[in-house]
Amino acid sequence: MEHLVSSWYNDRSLPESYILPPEDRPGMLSPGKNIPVVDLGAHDQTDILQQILEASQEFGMFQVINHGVPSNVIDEAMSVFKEFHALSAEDKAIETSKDPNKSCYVYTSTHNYATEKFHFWRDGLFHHCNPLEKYIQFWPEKPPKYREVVAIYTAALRKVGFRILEFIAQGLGVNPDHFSSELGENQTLLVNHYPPCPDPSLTLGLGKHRDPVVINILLQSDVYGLEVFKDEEWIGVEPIPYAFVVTLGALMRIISNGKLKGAEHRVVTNSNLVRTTASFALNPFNETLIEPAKALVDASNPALYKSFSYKDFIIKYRAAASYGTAFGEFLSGTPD
Ligand SMILES: O=C(O)CCC(=O)C(=O)O
Ligand SMILES: [Fe+2]
Repeated sequence: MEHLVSSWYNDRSLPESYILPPEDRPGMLSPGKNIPVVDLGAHDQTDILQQILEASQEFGMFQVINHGVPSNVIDEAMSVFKEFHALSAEDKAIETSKDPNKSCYVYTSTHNYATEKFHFWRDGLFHHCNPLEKYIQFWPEKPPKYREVVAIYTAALRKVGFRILEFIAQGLGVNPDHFSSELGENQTLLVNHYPPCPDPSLTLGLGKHRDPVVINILLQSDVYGLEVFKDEEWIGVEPIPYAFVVTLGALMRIISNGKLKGAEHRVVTNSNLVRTTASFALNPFNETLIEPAKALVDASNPALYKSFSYKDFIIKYRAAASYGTAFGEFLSGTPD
């Protein structure tokens, strides 16, 4: 808690523990490249499905526009997210300590702060979202509109998430409802905050990683920072007003039996602007079994991954992530 970047960054140069080895620092981007933008408001559903499938196969990441979430809902959410991160460290601690089971908390860098070799220039507010009546009582009450605004925002994002998952399920050739029960019903929100950084060339807001989720719907602010790794090159994800960045998570690789992969991505910092983003993730419940969809497995297509619970996956993900500089290359093979 006392480590939150936002509590001390103003008076300091970049501490040594944030200085990454040269090979992990921000570098050249692949010129002129960008990730696909899918118009969810288009009439031709087959065309939308095709675009989502291709973007998922090629990049594991795409932006969506005309997704149906009103711009005022997005604006209000972004403003309470910013207001929360502008609170004092003491207020942040009070506002996130309402649940003894810690379904709501703040942290900095990664979940492995105590053991990681290097830190990242990011604070995060995390909480569960579904079922709302179970979790909303543990959400912050400062700023005063946080609960009301974020309840509306997360309900809208849940719809967008399931609509995209339905397209992906159809594209894969599995039941369109494949993700709509346990696999996506554990929804969480992670509000990232990257204060201005004294030396963006030496550090990152978040190291290269795949999200430990099924799918992530990110509200990027108007400040650049997100980059995706494809064909050994980094591609910048240009902020588009009111768009969401959809990222396939690491679990998609298992569920699709290797047909789709989670996108590897990272976040760069900048020296004069605050950047606030919000990752709304659709996850399985702790005890849910993650395994290749049955419809994708037969005698000529054997299961490439064993089944295991989401809880086991998270334990392994975090253990793997405490080695190396970033979150590691987790899930290039079967977790054992
Ligand atoms: O802040 C961003 O642009 C991306 C954040 C991210 O990668 C994450 O929350 O997993
Ligand atoms: Fe991520």
